[in-house]
Amino acid sequence: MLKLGVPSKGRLMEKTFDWFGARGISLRKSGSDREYAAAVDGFEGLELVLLSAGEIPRELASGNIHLGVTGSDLVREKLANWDSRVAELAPMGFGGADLIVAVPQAWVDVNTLDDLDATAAAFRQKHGFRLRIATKYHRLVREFLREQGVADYQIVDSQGATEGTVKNETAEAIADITSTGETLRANGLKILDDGLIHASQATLFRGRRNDWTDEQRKKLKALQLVLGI
Ligand SMILES: Nc1ncnc2c1ncn2[C@@H]1O[C@H](COP(=O)(O)OP(=O)(O)OP(=O)(O)O)[C@@H](O)[C@H]1O
Ligand SMILES: O=P(O)(O)OC[C@H]1O[C@H](OP(=O)(O)OP(=O)(O)O)[C@H](O)[C@@H]1O
Repeated sequence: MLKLGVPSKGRLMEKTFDWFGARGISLRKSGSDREYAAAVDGFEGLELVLLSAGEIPRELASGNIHLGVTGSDLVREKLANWDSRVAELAPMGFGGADLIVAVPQAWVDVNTLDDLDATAAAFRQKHGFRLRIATKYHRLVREFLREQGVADYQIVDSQGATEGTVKNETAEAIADITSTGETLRANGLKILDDGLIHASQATLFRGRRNDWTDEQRKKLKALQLVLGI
């Protein structure tokens, strides 16, 4: 058996079902609307497991599932050295969203990461604490800002409604996912010109553990043939 993890609700689940369906493999929920039971038709030996999108990276790395669909942002955020633990099999062309750094629109002189770095240094001098960036993407934000030479900040954890933290004065800047940009605009924020951390999309991954049986390796090859990837 090959276990395939798919997000258990919302846009990602439906579009994943459509993507497989268009390639001749039917994935569906098998129980009531609220039950997380699932079934596969059109490919022998594939088992569907419905999971939270955020948990799929860890389940792939631990070997509990062999294949998984989730946002490329979540794999990079949840797994240190992600590409040694999972491999990308196919970008799926939906679930697109950008992880970006944004600051208040009112900061008219701050448009780049260099500007942010200068502002952060001045902020610390003036306030005696580091400029706060609210995000749930701790790993990706830290790595990005280190590479870009921005140092004088602190991360404050925000697991949702992140764009509201600036108005609420619990942060000065944010790093979050955006697709239409509506939420940023509505909260008086603007994206830095060079503030794109990662352009994410739903992606089919496989775990890289080396304890797969020959049977499972063969199954994966056959599946890739059917899917054309
Ligand atoms: N506005 C958006 N438009 C498109 N994709 C988005 C948007 N917001 C988040 N995403 C993407 O959707 C994925 C997250 O999906 P979802 O919200 O189901 O995860 P989650 O909140 O971790 O789920 P759960 O609450 O079940 O753990 C991420 O890969 C993210 O990039
Ligand atoms: O650019 P937009 O189209 O406005 O979309 C961006 C919003 O969508 C996501 O939130 P989600 O609905 O996943 O809720 P969250 O606050 O729990 O992350 C993201 O965190 C932004 O808040």
